[in-house]
Amino acid sequence: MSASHTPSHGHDFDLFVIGGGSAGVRTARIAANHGAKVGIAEARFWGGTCVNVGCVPKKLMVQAAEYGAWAEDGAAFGWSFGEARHDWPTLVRARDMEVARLSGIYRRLLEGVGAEVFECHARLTGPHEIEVGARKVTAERIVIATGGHPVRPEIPGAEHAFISDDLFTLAERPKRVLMVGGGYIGLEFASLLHGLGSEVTLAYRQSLPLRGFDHEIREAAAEALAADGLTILPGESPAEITLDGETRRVRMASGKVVEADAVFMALGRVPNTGNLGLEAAGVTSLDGPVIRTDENHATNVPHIYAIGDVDDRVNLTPMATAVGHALADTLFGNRPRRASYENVPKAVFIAPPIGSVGLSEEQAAARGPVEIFTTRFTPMRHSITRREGRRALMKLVVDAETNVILGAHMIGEDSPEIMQGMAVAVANGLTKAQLDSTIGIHPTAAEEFVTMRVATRHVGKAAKAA
Ligand SMILES: Cc1cc2nc3c(=O)[nH]c(=O)nc-3n(C[C@H](O)[C@H](O)[C@H](O)COP(=O)(O)OP(=O)(O)OC[C@H]3O[C@@H](n4cnc5c(N)ncnc54)[C@H](O)[C@@H]3O)c2cc1C
Ligand SMILES: NC(=O)c1ccc[n+]([C@@H]2O[C@H](COP(=O)([O-])OP(=O)(O)OC[C@H]3O[C@@H](n4cnc5c(N)ncnc54)[C@H](O)[C@@H]3O)[C@@H](O)[C@H]2O)c1
Repeated sequence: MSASHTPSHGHDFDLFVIGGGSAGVRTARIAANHGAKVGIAEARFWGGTCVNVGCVPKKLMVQAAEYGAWAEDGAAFGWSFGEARHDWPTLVRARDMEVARLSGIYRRLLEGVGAEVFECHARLTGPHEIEVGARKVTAERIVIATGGHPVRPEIPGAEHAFISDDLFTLAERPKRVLMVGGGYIGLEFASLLHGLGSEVTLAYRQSLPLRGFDHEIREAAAEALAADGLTILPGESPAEITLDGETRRVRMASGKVVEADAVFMALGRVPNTGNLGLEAAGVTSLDGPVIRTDENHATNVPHIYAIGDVDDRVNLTPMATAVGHALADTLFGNRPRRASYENVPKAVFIAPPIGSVGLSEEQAAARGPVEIFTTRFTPMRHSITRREGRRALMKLVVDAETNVILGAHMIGEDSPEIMQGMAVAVANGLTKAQLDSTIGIHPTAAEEFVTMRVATRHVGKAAKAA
């Protein structure tokens, strides 16, 4: 259904959305579907980070990297191929075509529901007024969904380093790579470039990567990457980068020097709130560059909302789209609801990948007594291939008093696919007994989640606080 009714209060639009990424496009599309007159501005690329320089091109490159190991492993099963060689330009062409296709779909979806699209930077010039290119428009409600951008460290020579966006414009694969950062991007980019044939060193500040994930999973991730052949440098952060011809020499704070053809900084992202006119609109609910909102996603100006990465809560695409959808239903669909930030499943696409939902062992143990069930095994395929670094770890965190499953974690092949199903169980408060009564699918790794019978250990406070 396209927009049909006259916008209220004499404004040009019922809703104006700034930012055409995961959050903004979903909000605009659903609001327009509900009959609102919607305008949306995108300065750079429809579909935003996820489609253009995030989830999508990254996952295609992760998949590209998997073939090398599979081709090598095939020998153990009797396969022989010619000499393995990866052609970077072929991957780049295929990846960019898919990205362009998806980005085009996003734009057409918006036009299809009757939203007016603006391909330019948008800036607030008043509480209801937005400057879009050469035009000024007004809207009854405004949604800020401007996402974020990668951080650059303030160290000498930082300009010689790449940020995550740059991976998607490289004309050739760098031979020696230094990846700095122990978060999602650092690990994923390190693992995929290694899989495509680069010599990769991964440096991170803490003793383990992936802060916030279950400790045992963090340990297993570092072990898996090292076993796969990456050089891991824990406890390191960069202090200076100098150029020596084409070589980047990175001096770490410890004094250690690493040489590489390409250095990537994967040190987190900052919300895009500069040059947005927040002051002119009266938006002051800021914490540095982060826009703070209430439980309805409203800023201190009640008709101006901020959603997606710009509010820095859970910076994942399915969260951004869920929040945008719920907000559009609430404002224009006569269906008030909120997306839940509880039990959001997560994946880290390294080799082997990580899937996780709910509380880590440490978080759960801080709340009360918990039973921990774990299993570690070599997947059937790798009993044959003998490939190092592919052992799986699966783990359940269970409330010792109620038997409710509080968390499920896995590192191992297919874990993101498996974890989507486990997220249904955890998000809906299922018990361990209900998992146990579910019949497994044999032979799979996933069946381990329904066959772990004996607790590995009991941890946590002896009794919950009343
Ligand atoms: C390398 C990488 C890999 C990722 N992988 C995953 C993954 O596997 N799974 C996952 O769930 N998440 C992943 N993410 C995170 C995910 O991409 C973000 O959480 C998601 O894109 C956030 O959506 P958003 O709409 O808030 O912001 P964005 O998608 O960043 O969209 C914001 C848009 O607003 C535009 N904009 C900004 N300011 C203005 C302005 N003033 N006027 C007009 N337009 C403006 C920007 O150009 C941008 O297109 C990844 C991120 C990165 C960087
Ligand atoms: N698979 C996925 O779902 C996926 C993939 C990529 C990105 N993302 C999203 O994008 C966000 C951004 O990713 P990211 O990896 O850039 O951020 P991140 O917050 O996950 O990790 C940043 C890392 O950089 C470290 N760091 C920061 N400053 C440093 C310094 N000066 N020296 C050394 N280390 C430093 C931090 O300790 C942290 O480990 C993620 O938090 C996530 O929400 C998700």
